Amino acid sequence: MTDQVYHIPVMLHECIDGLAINPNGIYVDLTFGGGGHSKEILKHLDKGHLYGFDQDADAEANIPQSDKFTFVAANFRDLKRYLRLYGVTQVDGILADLGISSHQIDEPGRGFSTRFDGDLDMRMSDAMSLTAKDVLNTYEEARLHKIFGIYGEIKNAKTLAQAVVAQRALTPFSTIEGFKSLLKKFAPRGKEFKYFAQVFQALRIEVNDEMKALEEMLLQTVEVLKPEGRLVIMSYHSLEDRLVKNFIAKGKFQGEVEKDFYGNLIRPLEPVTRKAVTASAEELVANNRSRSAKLRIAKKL
Ligand SMILES: C[S@@+](CC[C@H](N)C(=O)[O-])C[C@H]1O[C@@H](n2cnc3c(N)ncnc32)[C@H](O)[C@@H]1O
Repeated sequence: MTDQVYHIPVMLHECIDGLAINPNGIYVDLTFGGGGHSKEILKHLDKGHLYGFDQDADAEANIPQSDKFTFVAANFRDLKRYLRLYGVTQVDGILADLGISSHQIDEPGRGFSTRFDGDLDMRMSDAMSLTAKDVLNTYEEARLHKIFGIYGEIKNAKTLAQAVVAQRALTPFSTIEGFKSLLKKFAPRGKEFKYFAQVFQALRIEVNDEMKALEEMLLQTVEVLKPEGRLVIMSYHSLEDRLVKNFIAKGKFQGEVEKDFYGNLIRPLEPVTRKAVTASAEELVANNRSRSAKLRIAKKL
């Protein structure tokens, strides 16, 4: 492990305010990471309890010494199942700070960063088997096109997908440097770093099945939140934010909000803030990672 700071929590106070913590309530931090948000939640608890989920074993190094805290080494897509294991059926608030931690990016061996050479891995958990290398070496061209275009939002996704398929027929991909030498040919001049980051983001989302896990998790949050319970979700990608926004507005990901016989809206959540909250000017200066963060806060009806 590198000796850098594990992760600086983004919009810490905005998230805590959003949770409107009841000192005796039960809370869930679905993305424990460096524990920045969790440690702040714990300061607000009296008889309450906090469950912190993370699928990455590295996060366990940050577990606080507190009898008010339980670490859950699991994917948040299994939220309900794990809470049930601890005898919890209803909670007062849920926080999720999506994506990867600075620690994960800064660890060369994990394969998330374009700054280091190493294996094209990108798994957030050892329990997963699919790696970025597998995606590049085995996925059909059309699927790669979709992943680069939708998850990476890159403009020449089709050309890149074609090039990946042609290149791997000669030599299968194995290292970050090897893949980057192909990417260099397609990156807009002067914007190489941004292009690499977008392609890597796309692969990371696919490897960790992030969109599906987010959908499954959101659907379970409304089953476990008490009425008036808070849902606080921070995302760093427009696709994720759209999913969260739609879910808060309609209780589903597509289509219109359902209505009852009398035309009243049937939805499980109500937004607490009309628009997504973004980082303050001070935080943007202090922590570059906060620049793309969008925080959405909702209340269970
Ligand atoms: C942005 S970091 C959270 C940082 C944390 N809020 C802090 O203050 O240190 C995201 C963390 O969530 C974890 N994570 C991402 N997706 C997950 C999932 N589906 N299930 C469980 N943990 C997940 C990652 O392993 C990572 O440690």
